[in-house]
Amino acid sequence: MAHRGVEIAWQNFSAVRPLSRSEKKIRMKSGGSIEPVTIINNISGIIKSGTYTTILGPSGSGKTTFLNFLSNRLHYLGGLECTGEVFINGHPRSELDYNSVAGYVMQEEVLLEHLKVRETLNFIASFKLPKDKVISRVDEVIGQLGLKNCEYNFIGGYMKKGISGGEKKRVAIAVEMLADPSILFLDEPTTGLDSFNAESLTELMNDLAKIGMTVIATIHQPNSYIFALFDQVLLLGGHEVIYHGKAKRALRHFRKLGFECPEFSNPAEFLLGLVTETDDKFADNIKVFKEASTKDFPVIEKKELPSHFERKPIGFFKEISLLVNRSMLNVTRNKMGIFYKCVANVCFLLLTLAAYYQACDSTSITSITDRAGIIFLVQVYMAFIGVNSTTSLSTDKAIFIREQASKTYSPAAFYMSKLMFDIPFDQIIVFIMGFFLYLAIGLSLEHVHQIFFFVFVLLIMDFNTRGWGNFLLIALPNLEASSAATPFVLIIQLLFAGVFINYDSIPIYLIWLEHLSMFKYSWSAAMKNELEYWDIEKCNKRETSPLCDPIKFYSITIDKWINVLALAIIAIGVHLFAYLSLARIAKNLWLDFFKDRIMIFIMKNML
Ligand SMILES: Nc1ncnc2c1ncn2[C@@H]1O[C@H](COP(=O)(O)OP(=O)(O)OP(=O)(O)O)[C@@H](O)[C@H]1O
Repeated sequence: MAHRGVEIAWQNFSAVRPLSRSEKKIRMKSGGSIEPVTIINNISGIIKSGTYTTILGPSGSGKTTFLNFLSNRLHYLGGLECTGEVFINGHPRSELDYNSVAGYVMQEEVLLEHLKVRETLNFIASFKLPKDKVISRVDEVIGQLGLKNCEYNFIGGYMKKGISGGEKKRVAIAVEMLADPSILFLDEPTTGLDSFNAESLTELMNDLAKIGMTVIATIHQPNSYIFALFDQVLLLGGHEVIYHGKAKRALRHFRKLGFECPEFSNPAEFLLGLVTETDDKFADNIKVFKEASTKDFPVIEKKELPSHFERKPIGFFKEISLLVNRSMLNVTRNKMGIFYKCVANVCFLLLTLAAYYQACDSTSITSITDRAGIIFLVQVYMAFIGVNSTTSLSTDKAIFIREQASKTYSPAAFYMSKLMFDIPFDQIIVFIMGFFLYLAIGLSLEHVHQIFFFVFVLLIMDFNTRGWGNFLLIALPNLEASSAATPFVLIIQLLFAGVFINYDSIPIYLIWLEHLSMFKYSWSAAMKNELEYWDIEKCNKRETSPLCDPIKFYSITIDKWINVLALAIIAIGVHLFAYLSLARIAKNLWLDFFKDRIMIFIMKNML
């Protein structure tokens, strides 16, 4: 493809981390400086097209920060104050749609473990390319990345053995290569790989540079052989660029300054040793290195802007269908996951039957509390199934974030695909379980519609809990945070369902929690349904118990359909919030794109 020859330059890049109030207090107490922490101080430079540049530096020297700045992943620089400009072929970066020119390979590959290598690439290519180009482009990338041997192997992960770590890294690069970027950024691509895979990946990056791409990667502790494969090295130390040039000339440069690399030692370790603060001489040495490194501002020549990848929109419904197909393949192949789900449900079914088989004789007053209890228990169990199923969304969210960087599909299509695939998948289980339990426990069957209503409430419950699960997983930063919040949200709703505390006993200032409790509506609706044909008069003649009027006893006076309506409104509201949280993530990622578009518009039309 044609987009090659991209030169990237940066001017006066600085990154500082302001101190938080508590940090300032601690430092003031210990007599330390309360000035912001400098991570990178005013660096400028240029990387020529068709080169492979490795950013080296000790841990914390700002390699990733610099890479994020160059690759425009500004949301990762959130806690830092950054200044500086980036030029592409001599033009300010804002003049072009940068995401269509550059690809970014994250340190951790986020791929679906039950898809095969070729399928993974096919799906992504199908979002971006016209139908007739998908196969040929995937073939081309598979060839280029040396993935021919494993193209029909599963990606694999915790649940399933799949391709090797090196192959996984190649697939992550292949995913970015599908849009044929002119610049490729890689964050520590060799981390976690054995030396053979790390070396062959470095060779691959050299090959990509040879075909004209500008490849920039941060690397942690390369071995001597890998170092020998480096084309350009940019060494960070003392907040500045200490060396930027041919890797081969690096040792000669430092030798001239009086720092000889000992024989048989790893050059990369020698260079890192020079810029790592270990003794009193460090400050003096760094001063010497800074003076010796070129201070002249690089000449940025204006060249033609690179042509960028034109994504042909495939349409909202096609996006949904591709996303649903992808989820379907990934989920249905997870045989172990499905097996555990089935075992858990069958166990629950059997235990409930053992404890409650035909326990609810619908004519006896003593069964009222049993019925209240079992209906509640079944609904709570279904709620946990719903919330628990959403944990798979945490991987999907990571994939969504990666794919949004290149605007692969719309957030609405993603969320719709989740609703259209995941929910029906669970609802089949809920439907079957609800039906069996109802019959086996012996709940009221005065009229056949009662059983269907009961199951219908369970299905809406499942939709509701899915919404809560999705919302918490998307809105909170990670799985740990959402796993901590989910039980809390469920327990609060359980507490105010009217089962543990009667509605009339809830303090006035907590009434709003009662109105938000999905269990309140689901339980009230199912109880109303259950007691619809309960004869109070007949009971009063037999007994003198307040349970003879269970509706009054449990304060469940609202009509069952109104309860269903309230349940549905909460469900829609929670799903809406979940979607908005997703759109917010995408908007943050797209913000740079729109900002760039506005800048282009202003520059073209007003300046
Ligand atoms: N968004 C951020 N908010 C606050 N501090 C940050 C942020 N990003 C980076 N830093 C800080 O900047 C410094 C440099 O971080 P960076 O990740 O760029 O280093 P690195 O050279 O890539 O390190 P490593 O090799 O260990 O990954 C660190 O002290 C880090 O805590």
